[in-house]
Amino acid sequence: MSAIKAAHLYKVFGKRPESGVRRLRDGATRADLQQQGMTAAVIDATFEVDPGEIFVVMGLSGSGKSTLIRMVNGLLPLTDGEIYIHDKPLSGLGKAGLRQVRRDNVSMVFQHFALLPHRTVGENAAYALKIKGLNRADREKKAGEALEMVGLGGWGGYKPSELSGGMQQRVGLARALAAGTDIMLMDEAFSALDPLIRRGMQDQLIELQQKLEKTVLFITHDLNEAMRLGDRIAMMRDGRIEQIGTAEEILNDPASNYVSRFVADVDRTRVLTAGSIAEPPYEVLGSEQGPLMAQKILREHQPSWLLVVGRGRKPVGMVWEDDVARAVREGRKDLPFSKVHEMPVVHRDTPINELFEHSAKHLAPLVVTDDDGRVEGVIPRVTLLTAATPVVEQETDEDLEGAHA
Ligand SMILES: Nc1ncnc2c1ncn2[C@@H]1O[C@H](COP(=O)(O)OP(=O)(O)OP(=O)(O)O)[C@@H](O)[C@H]1O
Repeated sequence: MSAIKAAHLYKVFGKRPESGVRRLRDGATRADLQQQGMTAAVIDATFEVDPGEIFVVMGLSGSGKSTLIRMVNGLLPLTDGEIYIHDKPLSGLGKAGLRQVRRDNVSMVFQHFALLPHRTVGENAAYALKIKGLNRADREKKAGEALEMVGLGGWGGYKPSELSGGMQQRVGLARALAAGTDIMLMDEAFSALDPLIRRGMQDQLIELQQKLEKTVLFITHDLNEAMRLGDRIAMMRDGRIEQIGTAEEILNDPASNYVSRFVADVDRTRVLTAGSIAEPPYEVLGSEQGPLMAQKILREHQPSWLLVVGRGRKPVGMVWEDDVARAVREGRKDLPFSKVHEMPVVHRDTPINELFEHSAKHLAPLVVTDDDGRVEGVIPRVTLLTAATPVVEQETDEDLEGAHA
């Protein structure tokens, strides 16, 4: 089940929006509609957001992001298509039904905080709970907990104007958290903040999301923010979604020239992860396999070292060609484990720029592991990595087994 699903969404502003949709379906462009006095704000947008995912909609000014998010929370009627919240269509809900969805399922964080200036921080955080009809004690308790979560415990009695911009946006976030909805829509929520504070807010959102497992639909025009926050990113251009994918997919395999030009300036070392540049470990030796097998693999593939894996493909370390040759010469049956050298192990999600530290410390190849600590690949020489390192297809389990045999 998806948390949010949009199917072939259209929003056309103007006199005869339905005819606008028909014309778009027949191949008309945004400019064609413009000539007839209509604006095609969103054109045939389809996407699904999984529960617990941060899904970022990224696009330049006028690309249709705000229109899209306002349709998702039912503030703006669709011209065509459908939106589902937890698989229930929004169309036909009526005003009361939509209000209920906003109360129970979807809360919103705005760019300019939208706080009530004459109410205290605590009252602002509790705002949605009042609408829900909670009594004062429960409201204060929940709002207090939410303020605590965003690092504003103790600020409940102040007025918003007494807080900095960053703190005010934390109040906005606390208000959405206090509402207790599982979906949060965030419209350019950090765009008005200074870069440093903005980064802190991004970190806090990632941390909160991991803890609370909220579904977040986040809108931004800042590609670096999109890449930092998004589990997946939808790239919008002129009302259409050009590509949906992870930051790595968009960087490595842009769907169009537009996307490719757009991502050209991104600092890849911050976005690409160990998993995306790891090479499949052909030269794998099971820790139970002896020197003769090691020699066979070395002869076939001609590497200068072998990765040794133990049970469940957990990394054990590495042996150099010389270690193997010596063991064979000495007629050993087992690989002497004193000769297995330590290898730095990194999780597949480690950003590339952090790998340089590892390699500088160890001067050894890196082993990249998955969530279960199993070997997924190796990065032979990190010091030679460049931002443009191509992606290597990962091997399947069968391939790895094959390498063992
Ligand atoms: N109520 C409206 N009536 C007519 N046109 C509209 C309306 N709202 C938005 N538009 C137009 O729809 C297009 C998409 O606007 P939208 O605000 O969704 O884009 P955006 O990507 O959110 O841009 P920004 O980042 O500047 O807010 C624009 O051309 C805009 O002028």
